[in-house]
Amino acid sequence: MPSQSLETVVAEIAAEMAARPDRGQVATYIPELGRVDPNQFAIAVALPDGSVVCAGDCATFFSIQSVSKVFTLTLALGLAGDRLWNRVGREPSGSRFNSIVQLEHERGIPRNPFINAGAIAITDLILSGHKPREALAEILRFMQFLADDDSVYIDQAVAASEERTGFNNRALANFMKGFGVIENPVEYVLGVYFHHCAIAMTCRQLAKAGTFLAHLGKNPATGNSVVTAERAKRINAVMLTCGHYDGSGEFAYRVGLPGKSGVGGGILAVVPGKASVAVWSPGLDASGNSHLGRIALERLTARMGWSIFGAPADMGVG
Ligand SMILES: NC(=O)CC[C@H](N)C(=O)O
Repeated sequence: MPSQSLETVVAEIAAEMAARPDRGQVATYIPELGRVDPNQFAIAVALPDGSVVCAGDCATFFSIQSVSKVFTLTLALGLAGDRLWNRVGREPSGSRFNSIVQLEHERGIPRNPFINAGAIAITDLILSGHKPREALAEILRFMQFLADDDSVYIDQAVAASEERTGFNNRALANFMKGFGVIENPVEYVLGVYFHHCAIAMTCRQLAKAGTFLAHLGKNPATGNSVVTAERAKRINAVMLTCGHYDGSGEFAYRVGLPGKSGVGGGILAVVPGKASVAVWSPGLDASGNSHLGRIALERLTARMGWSIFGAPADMGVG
């Protein structure tokens, strides 16, 4: 048993993070994200009874960016089942999130669904047979359903900002199209991709949205069944190995949980059987993962004994 209450631990972590001078660098390659104040921090822990323990800027909406890739993977698995793995691998890339180098050697098949190339291929799958607007509406509805909150929205300014500057993602998508891995028109696929990356949520909503991953595919509070237990296990495995790009090993080493980051500074982490956790701080480390978000999760798992690799709870030492 942890020696302190979760409420105390979460509040102390938020206070420490608010005071730290090292805040990382906000992403500027999407100009709209470059305008976000780096002095923000939030943590939310969603528990199986439906309650959420929050501290910091928990009610502030932020751009979830690549955290959305967990949910598009979930949707695409529902549509295509395990055939999905013919189009996208499930190995860590060891490369930056927007790298193109492996695609040439590997027949245009991205290493995993969480790097940009892989997520673009997944978006193509979701788009099949639909208009971009319909596919996007389905992704947004799914997020609102999981968060149990209709205020989740798409930040059009962020989407437009990335649309104007997304040359790298256009290169990835065109390269895959050349290999026949992308079926739909590249601009349709990217339109949906840029917009699902621009989904805006609060930490409280994001923690709630991840609950099914911590509880065998179901949300115990609402009774909603999202995926099978088997599928939740698989998604968690890919999050653990690939969720932080070339920082995935470091995240597993320090935090010890399946997790997915985004360049908006959000991270969703899963504590199997116990909780779904969202943290947000906009400043990033060299791999494009939230600098203070990762440190906060490291504190949380150490103090609560929540690493999946089994160390017991700290005796109250922060
Ligand atoms: N790592 C991220 O969050 C990247 C997502 C961003 N929309 C991009 O495609 O570059």
